[in-house]
Amino acid sequence: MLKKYLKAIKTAQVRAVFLFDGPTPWLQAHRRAALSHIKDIVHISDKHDDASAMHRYRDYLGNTHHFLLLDFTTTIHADALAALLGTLSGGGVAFVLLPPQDSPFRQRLINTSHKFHHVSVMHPSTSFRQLLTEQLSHSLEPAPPLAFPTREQQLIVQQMVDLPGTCHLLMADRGRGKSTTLGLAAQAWIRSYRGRELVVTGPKPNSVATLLMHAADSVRFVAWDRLLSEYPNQSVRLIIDEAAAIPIHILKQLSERFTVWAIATTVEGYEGCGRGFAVRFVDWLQVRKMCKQHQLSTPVRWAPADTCEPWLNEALLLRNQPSSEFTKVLTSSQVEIEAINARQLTEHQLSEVISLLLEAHYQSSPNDLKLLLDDAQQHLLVARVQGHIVGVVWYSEEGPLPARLQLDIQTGRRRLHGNILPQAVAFYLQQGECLDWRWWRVTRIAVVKAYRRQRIGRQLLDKLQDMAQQAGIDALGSSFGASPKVLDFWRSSPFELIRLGRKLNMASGYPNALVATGLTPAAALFIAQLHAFSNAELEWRQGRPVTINSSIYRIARDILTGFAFGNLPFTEAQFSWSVCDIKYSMKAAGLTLPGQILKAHEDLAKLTQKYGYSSQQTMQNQLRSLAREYLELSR
Ligand SMILES: CC(=O)SCCNC(=O)CCNC(=O)[C@H](O)C(C)(C)COP(=O)(O)OP(=O)(O)OC[C@H]1O[C@@H](n2cnc3c(N)ncnc32)[C@H](O)[C@@H]1OP(=O)(O)O
Ligand SMILES: Nc1ncnc2c1ncn2[C@@H]1O[C@H](COP(=O)(O)OP(=O)(O)OP(=O)(O)O)[C@@H](O)[C@H]1O
Repeated sequence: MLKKYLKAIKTAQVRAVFLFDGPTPWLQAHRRAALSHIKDIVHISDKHDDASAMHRYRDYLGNTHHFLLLDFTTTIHADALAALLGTLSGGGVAFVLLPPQDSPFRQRLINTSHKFHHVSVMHPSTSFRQLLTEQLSHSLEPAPPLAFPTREQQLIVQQMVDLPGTCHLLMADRGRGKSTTLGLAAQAWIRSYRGRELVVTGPKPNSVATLLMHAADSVRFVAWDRLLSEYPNQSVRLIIDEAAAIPIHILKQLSERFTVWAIATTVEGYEGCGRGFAVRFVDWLQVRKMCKQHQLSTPVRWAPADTCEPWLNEALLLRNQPSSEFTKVLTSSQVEIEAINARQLTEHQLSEVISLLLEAHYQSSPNDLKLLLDDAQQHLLVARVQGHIVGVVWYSEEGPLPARLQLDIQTGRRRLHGNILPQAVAFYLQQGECLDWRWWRVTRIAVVKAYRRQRIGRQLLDKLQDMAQQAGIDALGSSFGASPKVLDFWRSSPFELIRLGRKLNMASGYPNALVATGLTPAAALFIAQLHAFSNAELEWRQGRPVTINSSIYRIARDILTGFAFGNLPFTEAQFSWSVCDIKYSMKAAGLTLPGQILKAHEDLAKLTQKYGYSSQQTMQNQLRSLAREYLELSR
C-alpha cells in the first residue's frame, strides 16, 4: 500500500506530510522504523545523536530532499518546519513527530491539516493502511509536464542578458526555480560576454549547489567574507543567491563594493534575516541602483496541485496582504487599546497581528506565532481603529530569577532562556540587583504603515506603563536593533537608553540597544543611573570629555571588577576603565598601561597587534591582572 501511495504522489508530484500524534514510545518506534526503511532521509532532532541538531536546519536550505524526519518531540520548531518542507520535492514525504504534550500551536497544526489532502495525522489507533487508502481515494492527477526551462525562467534569463547594467531581483517563494534561473543566466552571460568573469556568493557553498549545477562552470563561488576582505572594489560581477540568509549590512557592503548583477531570495522570512529583509533591503537597494524585479510564481519543485504549501501558509499565517502605504489620518478617539493574549484572538485578528509583526520586524518568523500561542509569559496589547488592528505591543514577563543562579548569571556562567533584560543588565553592566525584579519586556512594537506618526505607538507604551504600574511591576524595558528612527521613537518616550552595544547585530546591521523605565522609586533611581552611565559612554565613544559622578564611578568599578575577574571581555570594560582612570589614575596607583589602551577607537585586535602581544587572549590576561592590581590599589 505504501509503495502504491508513494508512486501515486510521485506521478502527481505532490508532497505528503504525516503528523504523528501519540505517546513517546510509539513516536520512537516510528522514528526508528523510518530510519531503518529509508536511506536518504534528512533527520533533524534535538534528542538523538544520529540526527542533525534542530538549530542546524538552515544547512539544508537551497537543496532538494525526498524524505524528511522532523523529530519535534521536545518542542516544535516552526521555522525549521516551514523551511525544511520547502526543500521537499514533489513525491517526497515528511514524517513529523509532534511533542506528546498538547499545546495551542500543536493543536493548530493538527486542526488546519484536516482541510488539506496529503497532510494527515497518525494516531496510535489509526491504521496506516487505512489512512493511505483514504488518501488514495482523493483524485491524484498526473502532474502536467514541466518544460525546462519554463517560460518564466527563459524570459528572466533573456532580460538579464539584455540588461547587464541592471541589478535583477528574483524574489519568490521556495522551489520556484530561482537558483536554476540564475545558473542558466550565468551560462548565457558567458556565451554573450565571453571572458567577463562571474562570481557567485551565498550563505554557504552548499546553499548555491543548484545554481552551480545549472551554471556549467560559467561561474565560481567565493565566500562573502573573502570577497569583502580580499577583493578590491569593483573587481567582480556578482550574483548573490539565498540572500535572506546573509546579514543585511553585509549585503549592503557587497552592493556598494561590487557590480551586483542579480540577487535571489525567498521572502517568507524563516531563513535568517526574516521577512523584513525583503522590505528593508530592497527599499535600500532601489534608491541606489537600477533594479528590476522578476516574478517566478509557478512551483517547479512540486506540482501546483500540492497541498503542503497552502497548509503551511494557513497553519503559520504566512500569506498576508501587504498593508496600504497611504497615510490614514485619525482622531485619537478612534483608537481603542486592549490587553489580550494571542489565544483569545479570533483567527482573523491573529492573522492581522502576525502580518503586522512579519511586515514590520526583520526578525519575525513562524516561531513567534508558536511562542505567542504556547507560552503563558507572552502577552499582547492591540490598538484598533474601526475594528481593525493597526498597532501591537508584544510583551513578555521577565524575572525575578532564582537567587541560587544569580551569581552565575552575573558572571556569565549561566544564561537562562528568555529573561533578556535582567540578564543583560546583570551581565553587561554588572548590576545584579535587577535580577530580583519583575520586568515586562517589549519584545516587539509595530504600527501599520498607514497609521504611523499619529501617536499610536506612544499610546500603546503609555497603556502598557499604566498596566505595569497596577500589576506591581518594577521596570519596563526593551532590547532591539538600534536604527536611528527606532531610537528616536524610544527616546521620545519615558524609556531611557541604558546600553548601546558596540558590535553590530548580524541580522539588523545595527548595534543592540537596551532601553528601560523604572516604575518603583528604587527602580527609577537605578535606571536613571544606568542612563547617565550610558550617556557618558556615548560621549566617550565620540571622543568628548566625560563628566563623572559617584554613581557612574560606582558602576564603572563594578564593570572593571567584572573584567578583572574574567567575567567580561575587554571591550565591554574599556570605557569603565577609562572612567576609573579619570577618578584615580593608573599613574597615581604606580602602574603603567600602554598609552592608547583606554581610547574608544582602539579595539583589542588592533591593540594586540600594536603592542606586539602573541594573541588577544594573552593581552587580555595581562590586562586583567593589571586591572586587579589597580582595583586593589585604588580602593
Ligand atoms: C522592540 C521593538 O520592537 S523596536 C522596533 C520598533 N518597531 C519597528 O521598527 C517596526 C516599524 N515601525 C513602526 O511600527 C512604528 O514606526 C513605531 C512602532 C516604531 C512607532 O509607531 P508610531 O505610532 O508611528 O509612533 P508615534 O506616532 O507614537 O511616535 C511618537 C514619537 O516618536 C518619534 N518617532 C516615531 N517614529 C519616528 C520616526 N520614524 N522617525 C523619527 N522619529 C520618530 C517622534 O518623536 C514621534 O512624535 P512626533 O510624531 O510628534 O514627532
Ligand atoms: N524548469 C524546470 N524544470 C524542472 N526542474 C526544474 C526547473 N527549474 C528548476 N528545477 C529543479 O527544481 C528544483 C528547485 O529549483 P531551484 O533550486 O532553482 O528553486 P529555488 O526557487 O531556488 O528553490 P529554493 O528557494 O529552495 O532555493 C531543483 O531541483 C531544480 O533543479
